[in-house]
Amino acid sequence: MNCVLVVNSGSSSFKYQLIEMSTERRVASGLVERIGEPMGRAVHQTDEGTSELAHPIPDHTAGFALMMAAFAAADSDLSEMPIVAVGHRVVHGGKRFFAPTVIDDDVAWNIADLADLAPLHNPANHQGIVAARLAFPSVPQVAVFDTAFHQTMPAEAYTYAIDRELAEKHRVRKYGFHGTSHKFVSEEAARFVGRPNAELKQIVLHLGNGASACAIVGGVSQDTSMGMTPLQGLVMGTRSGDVDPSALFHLARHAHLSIDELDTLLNRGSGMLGLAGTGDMRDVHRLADAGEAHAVLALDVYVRRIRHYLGAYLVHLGGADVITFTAGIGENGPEIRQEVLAGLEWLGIRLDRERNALPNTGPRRISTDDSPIAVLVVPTDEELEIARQTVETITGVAE
Ligand SMILES: Nc1ncnc2c1ncn2[C@@H]1O[C@H](COP(=O)(O)OP(=O)(O)O)[C@@H](O)[C@H]1O
Ligand SMILES: CC(=O)OP(=O)(O)O
Ligand SMILES: [Mg+2]
Repeated sequence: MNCVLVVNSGSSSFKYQLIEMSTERRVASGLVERIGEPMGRAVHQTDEGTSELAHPIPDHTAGFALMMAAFAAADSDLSEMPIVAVGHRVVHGGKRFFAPTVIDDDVAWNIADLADLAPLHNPANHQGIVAARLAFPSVPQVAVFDTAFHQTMPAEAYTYAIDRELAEKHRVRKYGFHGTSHKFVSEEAARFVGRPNAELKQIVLHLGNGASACAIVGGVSQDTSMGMTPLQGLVMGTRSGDVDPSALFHLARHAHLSIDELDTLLNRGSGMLGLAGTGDMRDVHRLADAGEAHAVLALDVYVRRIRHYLGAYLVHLGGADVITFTAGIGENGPEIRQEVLAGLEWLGIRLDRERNALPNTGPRRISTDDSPIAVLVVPTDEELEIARQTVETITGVAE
């Protein structure tokens, strides 16, 4: 039995999976959430059952310790498990990292140094790395970057129209994120429609807490809606997505907000939270169903932005073979999917409402059989993709 432990430190959560690689079986998985809030929650799942704990969790180091404690309490001490590697999700790889990388002190330091470019994510990723290196000092650790899949974008997609030299000096360009998910989901989608990925034009809509759209040709990312940081593009749980940058100058001048306050406003206090008062899409739907006008508008803004990128990518790609919804909202939100695709029959998109309403049990088609563009729902599995890339990386290094 060869296991990989995958650590996915999110902005306010910490997810992990222990995966047996010959069968890709999930031996254990867990979620530590509401990190930094007065009361957090840790859930640990194995075939034998589920344990749950309510506990204050100040940071991701504490989250990691709760994971270790959960394994120990389930009588499966991690230090005695055949763990061949630990795979870490790292959101920003900057200019330096464009492929999965074995972590040494220098790599760890560089990941921490990219905090400015992914303030909600890289500091958390770094804490997870430090904790895992301390807990498993003799096990190789691999960083798998959200940005890696988008390295193939053409220059006209990743270049911002600002002063060239300044942009170059300060690494200002589009990097793109959720790459591990876009890669996994587009490969699954190709398998599902039974055609070689190499001949497909695909659009993936990853709609989770963070959200991004990606245009993919032949398995290769051509464009994506997130930018230099995971703030650009779609409306998200707490992030604004696209805003006229001049709005920030205006707020700085007239509301006297500092750079840090503006950063917090757009990353943590905007999106659905800013518009509807909650960043959780289930609560937004509840408020809208109860007739709360702010929530209704928030949903309209959310859907309109997705349609904006969908339209753009259909033009960039000259049509599409497959459009796939994924992540928490993409997988579980039939209303959002229906509104995103409403009235697009003229483009060759025919939604089957009954299929769309079915629960999320695995990859499935939600368009009619005669729809020229196949529309799918494919559950993402960033952890499995990270585990696969981790094994490929350490195998490559060992050779
Ligand atoms: N049944 C559902 N209907 C609509 N949204 C849902 C449903 N279940 C989960 N979500 C939403 O999915 C989002 C979280 O997505 P997820 O991919 O788990 O996020 P992340 O991994 O980025 O933290 C939340 O906004 C949550 O409300
Ligand atoms: C990059 C990003 O936004 O990640 P998440 O959706 O996990 O917040
Ligand atoms: Mg996510």
